[in-house]
Amino acid sequence: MMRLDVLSIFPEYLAPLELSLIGRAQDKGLLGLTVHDLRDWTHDRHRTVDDTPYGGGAGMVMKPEPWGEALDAALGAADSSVTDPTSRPVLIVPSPAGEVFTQQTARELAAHEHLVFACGRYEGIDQRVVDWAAERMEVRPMSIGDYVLNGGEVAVLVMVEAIARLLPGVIGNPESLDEESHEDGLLEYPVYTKPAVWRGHEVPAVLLSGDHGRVARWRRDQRLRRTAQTRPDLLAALPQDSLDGRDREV
Ligand SMILES: NC(=S)c1ccno1
Repeated sequence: MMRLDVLSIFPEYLAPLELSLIGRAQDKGLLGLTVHDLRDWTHDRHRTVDDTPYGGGAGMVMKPEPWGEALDAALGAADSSVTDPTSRPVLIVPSPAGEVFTQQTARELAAHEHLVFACGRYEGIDQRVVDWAAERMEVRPMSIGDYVLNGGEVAVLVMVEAIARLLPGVIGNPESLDEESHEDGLLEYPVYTKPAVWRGHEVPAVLLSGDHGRVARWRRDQRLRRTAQTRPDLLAALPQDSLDGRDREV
C-alpha cells in the first residue's frame, strides 16, 4: 500500500482528497493518506512557522525548525539502508522552480511506496530544509505549471490525484486508463453518448456503425488530428517508429 504524507499549515485544504475515487481508495486500503498540520511541531504560544528573510526583501520565509521535526515524524523509522529506490521515501516540494510534473512523472511516482509532500507558503521554505532532507532521501521540487500559486496545497491535490488514480484498483476499469491524453504521447479522442442527435448535432456515423475496426481507426485518427492541432509539440516528441504510414496521412 502506497503511503502519502502531506505537511501543510492549511490541512483543511487537502480535504477533497477524502472524496470520490481517492477517498474510496483509502477506504479500500489501496493507499494511506495522512495530512499533518505543520503547526503541530511549533512550540511557542503563537505556533509560529515563519520569520523575516535573511538578506531582506518582501514577505516571510518558513522557519526550518518545524519542518525538521515534522519531517522526522513523517519519515518515522524510514530505513535509509534500503537499496530499492522505490522503497525509499521521496520528498516532493511543490514549487514554480521545480521540474514540471507530467503524466510520466505521475507514472514514475506511482511506483514508490512512500511519498511525502511539503506544502510551502509565504516566500517559501528555508532552503536548509531541502538541503538537510536531500542528505537522507530523494527530494524533488515539482511544478504543476509555469505560474505562481499562493502555496503548495493546490499542486498537491493535482499530483496526488494524478498519481493515486494510476494505482491498481483505484480506477474501476483499468482499461479506461488506456488511450487517455498523455498516456502514450497523444491526446484522447472525442467521446459521445445518447442521444444520437442533440440540438442538431449528430454523433459521428462511424460510432453507430458497429464496425469495431472502423471505430478504432477513426479514434486513432481523431487522436492524431487533435494532437496535431492542439499540441504539435507532443507529436514532434513522439518516437518516429510509433507512427505508422497511415498515421502520417492524417
Ligand atoms: N507552480 C507551482 S507547483 C507552484 C507552487 C507554488 N507556487 O506555484
